[in-house]
Amino acid sequence: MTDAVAANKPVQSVAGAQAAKQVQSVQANDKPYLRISGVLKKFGDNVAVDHVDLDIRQHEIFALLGSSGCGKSTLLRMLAGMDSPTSGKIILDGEDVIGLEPYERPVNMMFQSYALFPHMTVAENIAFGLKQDKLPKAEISARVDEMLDLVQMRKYANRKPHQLSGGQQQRVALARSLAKRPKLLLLDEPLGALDKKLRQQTQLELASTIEKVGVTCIMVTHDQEEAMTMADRIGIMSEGKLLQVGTPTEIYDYPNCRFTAEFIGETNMFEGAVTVDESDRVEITSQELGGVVRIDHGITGPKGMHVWASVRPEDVRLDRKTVAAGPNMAAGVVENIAYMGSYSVFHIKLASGKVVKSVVPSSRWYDADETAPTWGDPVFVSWRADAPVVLTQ
Ligand SMILES: Nc1ncnc2c1ncn2[C@@H]1O[C@H](COP(=O)(O)OP(=O)(O)OP(=O)(O)O)[C@@H](O)[C@H]1O
Repeated sequence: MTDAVAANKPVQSVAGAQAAKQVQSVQANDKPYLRISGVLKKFGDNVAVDHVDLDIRQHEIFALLGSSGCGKSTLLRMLAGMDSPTSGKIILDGEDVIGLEPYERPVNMMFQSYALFPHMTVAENIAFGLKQDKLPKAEISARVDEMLDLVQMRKYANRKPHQLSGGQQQRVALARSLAKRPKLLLLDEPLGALDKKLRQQTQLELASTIEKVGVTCIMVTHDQEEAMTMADRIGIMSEGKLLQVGTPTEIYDYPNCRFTAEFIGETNMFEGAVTVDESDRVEITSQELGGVVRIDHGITGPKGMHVWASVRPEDVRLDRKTVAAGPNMAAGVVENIAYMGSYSVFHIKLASGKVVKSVVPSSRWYDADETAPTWGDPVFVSWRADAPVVLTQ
């Protein structure tokens, strides 16, 4: 793993590195298309959305990701005008939309249930909003045709929703949401009604359709794979707060807190205290590891600081032979192995009782002069000094 943060700023404080990793706003020269500032939503005493600031670029696909109840749907509903913020501002393309009714906003929302009208054909469903807006007949017909082509549903134009597969219904719902040419498309768990296999196939198709139209899009999902596959940037929410915003790579490689590190993918977290703070390295002594985590990518933290080092399982190397004693290594015993075909997840129990996960490609043992370890075998785990990310919260 290369450390872009370190490459840009050779030495910085742990807290400073976190700030750099927190790409909360668009670049200075990139005018935000949607600006959400200080948005708070309370239901009685319950804070559902807690002072969220977020800038979205035009044409961007942005995913709000978080576990159930974190406030992502409430934020989406406020953008759609279905809920009003307790305080804060929402500016879309220069216009303050707070106070506008949902139908007055240049915003369209597609729900997980798709909410297609069962008694209407595909074409009638797509035309519905255009008819309500009293567009001329020729214009409606042209837009319906355009949308049918966009989602490749022309030959199903006269079918009713119950005569369509789940994936086809999703495409009609998307076509209906796009027909009015909204400035902002909101997707609430867009693929939640599809089974896992179809979901995976549809993710790229949906993202490419949205990109083709060029509509700015915010989607809500609790499925991290969906967010990583479809979105240009992701916002991680927890308990109403937006914890981190960044590209999928930034979020995965440089989480800014334990919640994000553990929420996105899997990680090994070693709690400890900073014991060495030199210009070229920081060392964290961790009882859980039974040793020292060394980080050599230009981060500095004051001695004694209580921190966590996050090491992704794919960065943890597994060896049967003795590894030279030093930082970033520990001896343990194989407690469990999950064989996944092309790779295996090894669970290694250290002397402290801490279990470390190591993802090992099956090819790892092909050429090696050591065979794959099995349950109960003594092994060594180790990682490079550029692998750990230091977290202060
Ligand atoms: N109309 C409401 N009245 C009172 N509390 C509400 C209302 N809507 C949402 N909440 C509360 O606000 C918090 C955030 O809910 P929200 O639906 O935004 O979460 P979410 O992240 O979308 O969850 P899920 O993934 O389960 O839909 C929750 O604690 C929820 O109970």
